[in-house]
Amino acid sequence: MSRRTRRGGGPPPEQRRGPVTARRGQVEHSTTDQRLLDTRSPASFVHSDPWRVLRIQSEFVEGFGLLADLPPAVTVFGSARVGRDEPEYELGRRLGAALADAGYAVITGGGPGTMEAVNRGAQEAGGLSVGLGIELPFEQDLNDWVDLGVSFRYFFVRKTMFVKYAEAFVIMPGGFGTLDELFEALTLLQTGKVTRFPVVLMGTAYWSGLLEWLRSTVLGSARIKPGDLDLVTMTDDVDEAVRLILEGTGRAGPPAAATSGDETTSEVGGAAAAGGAPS
Ligand SMILES: C/C(=C\CNc1ncnc2c1ncn2[C@@H]1O[C@H](COP(=O)(O)O)[C@@H](O)[C@H]1O)CO
Repeated sequence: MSRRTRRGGGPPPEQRRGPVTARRGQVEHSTTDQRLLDTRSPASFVHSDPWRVLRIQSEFVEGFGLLADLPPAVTVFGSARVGRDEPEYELGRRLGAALADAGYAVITGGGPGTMEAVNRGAQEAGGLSVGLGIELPFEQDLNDWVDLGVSFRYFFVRKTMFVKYAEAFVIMPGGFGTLDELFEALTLLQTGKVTRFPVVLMGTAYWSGLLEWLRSTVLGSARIKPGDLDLVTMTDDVDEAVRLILEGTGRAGPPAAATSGDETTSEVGGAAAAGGAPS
């Protein structure tokens, strides 16, 4: 406490607040805690961008905190609209089980349809079943087969988690959401933002047309380069999908022989990129 003496009186009233010294009229007569706890300010600040930045940060903190200890994982994307009685649901369930059997945790969007099928297959096979949900304008819970789940407000935070905590993607048939996730994965690979990250398309009948259009129109117009089509591999077979991931992430030796003659597998311009997990 400073004790400067004033002409004609004692020292001025003085207050230390951390590194701040306040005197005379600058002295505050309530504590920081009192100002926090004793008052209500207008709530509008929670709808401001600076406050949103804090909420976005907290989503990253929650996500990193929850997922940092995951074992090797594969993210599977696919339609929210597949019914439990559809063959695609069964395919998703078998895929989830096969990935779990191979030792992978399985990450999905935690919603219904294919996401549920894949979580269900992984959970039933004794694997770690993870769901990264998203807040939507309508009510929706994580599906019942998610054993470790977190729900996000922001799509872009959730998308970071899908990539950061997986070492491969499998893309099942789907709509706009699935296509967005597929093309984000391809863009990250194409631009070198992630490296050595297998992307496997399940369902040759569903995806062939898109790949053909990419080859004829997009590559044909030189809007991508030929090697870009090597970033993705297509199959109908869950065991093949798992093998491609194990090989592509360096967890299995290379195949003994080329896969020519396998009607269910089409390597689009080459193999899934070889390597390991993204940093
Ligand atoms: C439309 C319905 C439910 C929506 N619920 C979703 N929950 C979680 N994740 C979702 C949801 N919808 C889309 N996604 C994400 O996109 C992909 C599926 O989108 P698509 O357009 O159905 O292909 C999926 O991988 C999620 O990450 C019906 O009840």
